[in-house]
Amino acid sequence: MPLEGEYEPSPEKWVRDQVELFEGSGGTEGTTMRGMPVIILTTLGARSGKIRKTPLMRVEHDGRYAVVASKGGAPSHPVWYHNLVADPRAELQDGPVRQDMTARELDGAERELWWKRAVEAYPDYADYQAGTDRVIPVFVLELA
Ligand SMILES: C[C@H](OP(=O)(O)OC[C@@H](O)[C@@H](O)[C@@H](O)Cn1c2nc(=O)[nH]c(=O)c-2cc2ccc(O)cc21)C(=O)N[C@@H](CCC(=O)N[C@@H](CCC(=O)O)C(=O)O)C(=O)O
Repeated sequence: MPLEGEYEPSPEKWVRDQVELFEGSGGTEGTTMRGMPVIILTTLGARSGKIRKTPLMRVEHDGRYAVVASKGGAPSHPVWYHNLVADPRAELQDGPVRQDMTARELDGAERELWWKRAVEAYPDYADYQAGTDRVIPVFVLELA
């Protein structure tokens, strides 16, 4: 069941522009960053209840996805992390395909497995983690 609410674009122009290009092209443009694949994660704002859309690096394995709350290695989690913690329902758009998903934050061995897959997909994640004491959260997204 798709999430319902009023869409509130990101305050970051480069982010909302990528969402606009990605969705406006039906998932055929704006689907990469520096040549590496990107997905769009839709969450519900934990306070506003608004629809939030967040481009993230694509981490996929056997039809399952992970999303990494790296925020470039910043000392604090991205705000969308708190949205997923408050309400794990999400939508994931990978190219033209949009799926309703449920997010589950990982820890222990399962997180290590998906962290390895994430770094394979986007090596900069390793540098982000090396640069912060914050443990960068990883969620697996499973079909709702
Ligand atoms: C700027 C801020 O964004 P954020 O949710 O902190 O997310 C920061 C970034 O992670 C986000 O911009 C990502 O899209 C950046 N980003 C990646 N960010 C990552 O963390 N990981 C990635 O792999 C990643 C890849 C990526 C690829 C392309 C691209 O264009 C951007 C990419 C934001 O949108 N703030 C809003 C609020 C958003 C929000 O959800 N508010 C909640 C409140 C939640 C609360 O306060 O508890 C609500 O509406 O209720 C605002 O200030 O108005």
